[in-house]
Order: sequence, then structure tokens, then C-alpha cells
Amino acid sequence: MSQNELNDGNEQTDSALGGSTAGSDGSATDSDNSLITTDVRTGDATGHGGSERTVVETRDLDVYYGDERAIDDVSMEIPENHVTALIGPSGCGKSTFLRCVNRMNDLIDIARVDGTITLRGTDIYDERVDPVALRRKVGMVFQKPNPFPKSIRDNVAYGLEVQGREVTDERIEESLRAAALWDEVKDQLDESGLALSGGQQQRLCIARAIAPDPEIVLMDEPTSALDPIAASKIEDLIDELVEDYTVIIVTHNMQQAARISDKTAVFLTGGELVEFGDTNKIFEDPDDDRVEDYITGKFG
Ligand SMILES: Nc1ncnc2c1ncn2[C@@H]1O[C@H](COP(=O)(O)OP(=O)(O)OP(=O)(O)O)[C@@H](O)[C@H]1O
Repeated sequence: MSQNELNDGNEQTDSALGGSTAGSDGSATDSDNSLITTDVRTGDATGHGGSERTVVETRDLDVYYGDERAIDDVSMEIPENHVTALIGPSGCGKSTFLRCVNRMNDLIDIARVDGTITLRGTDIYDERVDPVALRRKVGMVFQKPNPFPKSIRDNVAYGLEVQGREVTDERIEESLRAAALWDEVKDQLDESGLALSGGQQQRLCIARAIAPDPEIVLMDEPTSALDPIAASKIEDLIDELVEDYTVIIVTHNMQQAARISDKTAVFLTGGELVEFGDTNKIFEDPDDDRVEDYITGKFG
């Protein structure tokens, strides 16, 4: 991870949820369902259908940190209700790409984004787009489980409150159920989230991320700090989440990408998107020799 200018803990999560570090006063209202506070169309919102309808599209995307280019001219269409995996060697820009989709890179002073990223047709870097509203639609889960030092209930409630949503027992239960955690914690909702195992903590973080009912869940190596059993539970969970959400996941684990994703994007050094397509095709018969070399472990 190269997130040296972001705090690796709760402040980062707070921002990803639209909290204070992002400049939010939590005043977004429940009825504010658009990204933009003016009357610009937010695109077709006919809901999830498992189709290949594009939900996020990048066009000629470049990202720079100062003079260093981290993403190089990336154009990509990410389908809704599918899992898209971003793979590639360390430093090739996977996390940078992910952080563009909910504008977490706004928090890095030297980061600059050129080109466009649209969410259902709306340019998310349009000056009229409210990053808090964007982050309600685009939730994020980090590599290291990072629940707040609060009760399990309050962790999930935070995901609702920070987006100005009503906190109800039903919504808390729904979020914990959707994160496959309810049965394990329903009798200890007032106990600290930090008392859970690593895998449970990560599912709690997923519950917190999906509490505001986003459309997209970004996951940055969500299982790399977990043991294989806990990781496998998260993989099963991702399989379920994609019924309701679009998942974009960064992973270093090639088998994991092959197991859980429908589409795979292969980035290589310099932030070039070398190949993007159906996961089976990428893993079994990639067009680009460099993808084959990377996947078969010749480099990276
Ligand atoms: N906050 C930052 N400030 C300056 N440079 C950065 C910052 N974050 C990332 N970079 C640089 O941008 C490039 C891409 O980094 P990024 O973290 O997006 O890659 P990655 O593919 O996610 O890497 P890893 O797999 O190791 O997490 C790297 O050269 C990195 O050093």
C-alpha cells in the first residue's frame, strides 16, 4: 500500500464514509439521493439487474502525484452488479485507481486527476458534485480491519449518521445481516467492535460501509490481513454482496481474483491498464503476453 499521505486508520475511514476529514458536517439528508446539488441528471437509476450495464466509466484517466504519473490514460467500463478485480504488481496504481472512484485522492494535496470518471453518466469530478453524496453511493473497505473503538451497534450507526441517515434497529440488523455478521453478534451489539476477531472486524467494516446503502463497494485488499478461513468468509460475502452492489476489489491474490471476480483489470508498472475483460479470458487466454507473464509469476 502506498497511502503515505493518508492516515491508515479511522480518519481515513471517516473520510471514506463522508466524515469530517472530507469536510462534511454530516448534513447530507436522507432525501438527497443525487451526487450533485444542482439539477444535473444523475443518469439512469433503474436499479440492479445483473446486466452488463456500465455503472462507472473512466475515459483517458491520468492521475499524477506531483510530476509522477500513477495512472496512465486508462479507459474502462465497470459493469453493475459484478465483481471487478484490479490486479498488477506493487506500485502499478491499483489503489490510486480505486481511490479515484470515491474521490479519496482529493485528500492528497499533490494528487491531480485528468480525464473523466462518470458514475451512471455523471462526471464525479464535476465541481457541482458533493463528495459526501458521492461517498454515500461509493462505500469503501480497507486492507486492515479498522472498526472504531465503539460498540458494534455504534460502528454501523456511524455509517448511517455520517450520511445523515436515520439510525434504526432495523437498518443496523439489515446491514449486519448483509455483512454475514448478524448471527455472530446479535447478542453483543453493545460490546466493542474491537473485541471481535480480525475477520469479524472486517465484516463489521463492510456492514458500516454498506449501511448507507451505496451502489458501489470499493475494497482495497480486504482479506490480505486475515487468516485463510476469515478470508474465505469475506470471499463468500462478496459473492452475496454483488447481488445488490457493484464491487471493485484490489487484490494481490491471483487465485482470489480468479475465484471471485467476473471482470479483471490488469495494471502494469507506470499505471498502464494492459488488459481488461472477462476474468476467465484474462486468466486462461490473455491477449497480451505481459499479462500472461504476470499471471504465471514471471514478474511482479
Ligand atoms: N500519497 C501518495 N503520494 C505520492 N505518491 C503516491 C501516493 N500514493 C501512491 N503514490 C505512488 O503512486 C504509484 C501507485 O501507487 P498505488 O498505491 O496506487 O499502487 P498499488 O498498485 O496500489 O500498489 P500496492 O499493490 O503496493 O498497494 C506508486 O509509485 C506510489 O509510490
